[in-house]
Amino acid sequence: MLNPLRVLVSVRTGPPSRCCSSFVSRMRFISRLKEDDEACAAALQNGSVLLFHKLEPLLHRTKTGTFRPGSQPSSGLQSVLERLGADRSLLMESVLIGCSEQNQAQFCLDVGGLDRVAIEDVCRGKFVDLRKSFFLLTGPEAPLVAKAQALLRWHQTHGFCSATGQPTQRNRAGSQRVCGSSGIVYYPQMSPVVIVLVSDGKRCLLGRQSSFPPGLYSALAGFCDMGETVEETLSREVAEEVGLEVEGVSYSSSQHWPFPHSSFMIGCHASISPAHTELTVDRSELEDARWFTLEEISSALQVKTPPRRGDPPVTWLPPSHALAHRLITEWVELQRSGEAGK
Ligand SMILES: NC(=O)C1=CN([C@@H]2O[C@H](COP(=O)(O)OP(=O)(O)OC[C@H]3O[C@@H](n4cnc5c(N)ncnc54)[C@H](OP(=O)(O)O)[C@@H]3O)[C@@H](O)[C@H]2O)C=CC1
Ligand SMILES: [Mg+2]
Repeated sequence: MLNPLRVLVSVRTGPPSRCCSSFVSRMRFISRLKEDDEACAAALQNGSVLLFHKLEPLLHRTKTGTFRPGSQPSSGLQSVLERLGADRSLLMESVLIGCSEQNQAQFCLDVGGLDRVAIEDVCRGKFVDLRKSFFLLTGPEAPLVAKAQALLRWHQTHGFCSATGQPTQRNRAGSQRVCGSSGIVYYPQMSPVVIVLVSDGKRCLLGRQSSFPPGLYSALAGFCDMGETVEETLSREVAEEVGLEVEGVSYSSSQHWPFPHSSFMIGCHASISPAHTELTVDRSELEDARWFTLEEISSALQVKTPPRRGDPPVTWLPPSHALAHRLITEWVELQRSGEAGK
């Protein structure tokens, strides 16, 4: 006779049920894995793992020359890691990051303690700096890689309770850490940042920090201060950085951004009166800020790869995964539809 408890366990650890839409069942599957260590360990056995080395993702070059994250089936990974000298428990340090369309749980793991070149050889890939990866990954995987890196970084820097100084322990999914002494539960954190594309109706405003690569301009951005609304942060940052007062504000979209640590970017458009466009740039924050015409932005959007040293100076814009890029292309579309309507 079937043991009812075993049936229950197999239902709870098995693949997502087919009773709801595939999106709903995937979300419920992930939620269950965060709560149930046993189910999560089982999902890891049949899942896939994105490898990182000291927070740099492993990328594969495809036959067509594009790049994909170096995702490894966990079934074969255990023996690969052990062959390279890893402890048996290393794979269990994997952190849950999602679930594929094929209902396979996805994890990430930093193998920074192992020989970098040996792993690259065995896994036929290269560990690449995250910022560079953002230019190489053209598919929808870039946000997943960013999320994975942010979670790995969070675990690496939250090993101790900030109240007691005692070690914290993670759950199997890696969605939280708990201090055994105080019971304080720590969750991965993001810092809210407002990013805004300011327009005077005909031109848009972009700035650059001295730390940006030469020629790169982006929308204005700033961290939210404690207690601020999105609108308050936006108005304050624009006032501080370029000395302007915004009028209308509209929300566009948001994204997680792994730099400098983990930011939650809230993207907005803002308008200012064409009568008050004179900039007073705070040089301690920005190296430069200026107004760009539609023509200038259109040609900057044509620059697909960052210029190399020795190339003639050129204005270029953040990569397509960046929210700044999205705000700029939305503005371009709006300008073009306005021109077409005349
Ligand atoms: N995805 C995208 O399209 C874009 C993303 N960004 C991201 O937006 C972020 C914010 O833009 P930025 O113009 O630099 O912001 P700010 O204009 O707010 O200036 C950054 C400064 O704010 C201070 N600060 C306040 N709170 C924090 C915090 N929680 N974390 C770190 N620094 C904080 C620091 O000052 P101090 O060092 O003096 O303490 C820091 O140097 C950047 O990290 C950048 O990666 C920017 C543009 C485009
Ligand atoms: Mg700023």
